[in-house]
Amino acid sequence: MPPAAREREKAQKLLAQKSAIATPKGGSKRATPAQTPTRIPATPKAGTPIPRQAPVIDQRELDLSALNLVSNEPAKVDEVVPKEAFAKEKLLEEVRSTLAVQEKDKKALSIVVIGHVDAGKSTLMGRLLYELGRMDERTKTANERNSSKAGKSSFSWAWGLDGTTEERERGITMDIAQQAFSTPHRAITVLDAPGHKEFIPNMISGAAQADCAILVVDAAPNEFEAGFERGGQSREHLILARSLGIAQIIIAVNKLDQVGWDSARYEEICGLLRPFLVQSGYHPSKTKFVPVGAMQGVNLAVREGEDGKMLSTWYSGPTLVDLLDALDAPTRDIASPMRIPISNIFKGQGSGTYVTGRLLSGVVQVGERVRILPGDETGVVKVIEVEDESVPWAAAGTNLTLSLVSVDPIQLNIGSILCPPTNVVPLAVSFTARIIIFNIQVPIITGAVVELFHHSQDVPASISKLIATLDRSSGKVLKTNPRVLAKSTSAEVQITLRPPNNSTVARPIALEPYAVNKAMGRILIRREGETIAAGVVMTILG
Ligand SMILES: Nc1nc2c(ncn2[C@@H]2O[C@H](COP(=O)(O)OP(=O)(O)OP(=O)(O)O)[C@@H](O)[C@H]2O)c(=O)[nH]1
Repeated sequence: MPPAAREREKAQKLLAQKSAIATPKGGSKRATPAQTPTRIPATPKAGTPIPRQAPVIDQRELDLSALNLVSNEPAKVDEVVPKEAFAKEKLLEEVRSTLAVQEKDKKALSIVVIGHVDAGKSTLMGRLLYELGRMDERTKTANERNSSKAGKSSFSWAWGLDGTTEERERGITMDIAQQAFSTPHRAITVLDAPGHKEFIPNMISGAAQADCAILVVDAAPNEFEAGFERGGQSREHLILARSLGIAQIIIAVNKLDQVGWDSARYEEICGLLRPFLVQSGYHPSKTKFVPVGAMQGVNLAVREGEDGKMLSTWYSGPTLVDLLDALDAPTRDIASPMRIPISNIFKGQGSGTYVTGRLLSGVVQVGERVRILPGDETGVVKVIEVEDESVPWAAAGTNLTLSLVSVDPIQLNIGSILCPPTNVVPLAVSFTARIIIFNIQVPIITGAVVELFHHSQDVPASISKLIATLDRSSGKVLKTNPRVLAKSTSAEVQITLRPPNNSTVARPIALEPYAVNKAMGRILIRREGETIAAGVVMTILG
């Protein structure tokens, strides 16, 4: 019998022994807006003792608030070389004052566009780029001409985002495409995620780099339902995005032209999604719905033309751009040490190797030496590019491209973490985590074979120990050493990395406890192509 089938059989047997499972009491706690964002003290000047304080947990993050993460453990702040600390302090002053001016005018944020395959995500983004003046007439005409030549004229807007030959031939997004545009009060980086189930790891990588999400759903008969049923990507993407910390979401109900701009269909879709969104941890005040027609550009920036008129007979609310313009900007954690998970690597035209990623915390500047983890290698930042412009420094929350020199490119891998050599991220092959188990059909038992996702990295792992089941409301231990974890349980577990196929030794990955750095402490667990749990890192065991 194959190991997965054996594991499934064993789990089901154990589950049948009902006494082994402590069922959590009470429903999950709903999100409440946080008043106090986590703040780790700024790096002080040399000689000043570093104040230590317990991290404050952002209760907006409902998915994880159910894990009851408030901890009295002090945040770990590594010692820094005094000279460097001084330079950093000066830089931080400059960063703060520059950001204060920039953000007065336009606040910056990143959005990931998610949803079931063919919902119209790339079309929506391509058309939006055009409406907002970020795609010129020449590019538009070229995309129309070339997509028509290839017999794919309905994808002409999507070609603005789907740039590779394979993506264009197959008519699907495979990797994350990044673009930028501005609304009157927001400077937005947009990450177009693939909708196909096969490319979920890329979708996870995109969502881990974003502050907010747009879920695009297809209003055509049966199409919305296909994305929303069990195994549908609208459903899975919503859960994944929330588990990765995304709390604000816009639901773009697309292709309403296919149903003659029927208000009843729009209301039906909103009505089906609302309870699921709440159940998945999205606060209703952070969830907005908007009817759109991506292909015709209806209700993106304006509501004009015949289709616009039909929509206006029953809808007078905001356009998509109005909603984007009102999104809350994230808090930038610039005072914590620099952390950049690498999401892509390429050879550019200039010298050096180019890496892309999101600066999760801290500040990075040109000329700075960075450590690449795992491994012993360092490199020097030669160029920082943000939205195709070269900048001297970038602050937390920025999606950037770095050119690294003085580094052997072989040492750079997707999923590696860049950090300061003086403040490195711990490496782990084993750690404890608090997790929430999704609506799984096969329960989890000790030794369960899984895939662990951390930013752009996925590695083989196992749930090596079931430490305790937890009450989802209070976080209190319900049962220690449970024999099985059933669906919707909250639990503390030990996760141990397994050796990859071609090796006998597990390779460590760089991650941090959630209490030290939230963005570095989130994990997702998948099994046989299904996401089975999400959680946060508690303790690195080694
Ligand atoms: N009728 C109609 N068709 C649309 C609309 N928006 C998109 N489409 C069509 O839907 C198909 C899929 O569009 P894409 O933009 O590639 O969908 P996607 O969600 O990006 O696809 P993946 O990234 O591969 O999941 C294309 O044929 C589009 O022309 C719309 O508003 N109305």
